[in-house]
Amino acid sequence: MTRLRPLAILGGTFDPVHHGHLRGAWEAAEALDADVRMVPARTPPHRPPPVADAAERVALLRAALAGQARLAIDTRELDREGPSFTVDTLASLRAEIGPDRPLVLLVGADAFAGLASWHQWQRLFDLAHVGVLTRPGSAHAMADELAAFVRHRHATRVDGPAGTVVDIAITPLDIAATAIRESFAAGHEPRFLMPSACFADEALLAPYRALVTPAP
Ligand SMILES: Nc1ncnc2c1ncn2[C@@H]1O[C@H](COP(=O)(O)OP(=O)(O)OP(=O)(O)O)[C@@H](O)[C@H]1O
Ligand SMILES: O=C(O)c1ccc[n+]([C@@H]2O[C@H](COP(=O)([O-])O)[C@@H](O)[C@H]2O)c1
Repeated sequence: MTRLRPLAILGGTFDPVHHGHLRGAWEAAEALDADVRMVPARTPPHRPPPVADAAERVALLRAALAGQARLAIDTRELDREGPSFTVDTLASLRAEIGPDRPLVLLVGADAFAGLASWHQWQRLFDLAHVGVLTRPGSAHAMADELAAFVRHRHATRVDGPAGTVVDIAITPLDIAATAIRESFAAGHEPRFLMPSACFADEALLAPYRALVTPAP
């Protein structure tokens, strides 16, 4: 039987995109032998509004992804009103790719730990596998409900269309968008935490440059 190539997505606020996102997505593509799409959230459900608006975050993402073909960008969440619930994104992707192709939701270990607070979270597993990217930092404790739910779902590789949890060990990069925004706010230059292409056009960085508070 022909192997169906998995489709994996990494959703995020990407405020701004950084090498932790990009390297994670890249290594997942290699580990799963998958096509990977980065899916920027228009209105991320569980956090305050981003510093940059969706168009600005997408422009940075496009600059970051230029010159390579393995990681694509999928803007379907930008067309939806209301909170960007992942279950809606997976349902729309599933409708597009059909019932058989493996679909993988990539999440960092921190995001995975909070999965039981997501909208219709159990349905995520009907629609996709979950690929958990290792992320440095504090231990990420799962709610009991989530731990019980995934106990018998662990797998070492993606098999079938949906339903398992696969750990994907990636190069640990202790990079977070919060720290990058703080760096801009302090008037510093967070170069080499983000792709150089993001620094090639000052207009792309305008929302973050504006974070600097003028001296009194
Ligand atoms: N350095 C990293 N290593 C592994 N996964 C990461 C890393 N940074 C982000 N991720 C994962 O990428 C997804 C999108 O993350 P997000 O856009 O919120 O970035 P972030 O750096 O966590 O942002 P913020 O600091 O603003 O919360 C999440 O699943 C998150 O866990
Ligand atoms: O669907 C949900 O309820 C849900 C709750 C929290 C986060 N998410 C998604 O998880 C991804 C990472 O979120 P964030 O806030 O860490 O950037 C992003 O694609 C969000 O839309 C989704």
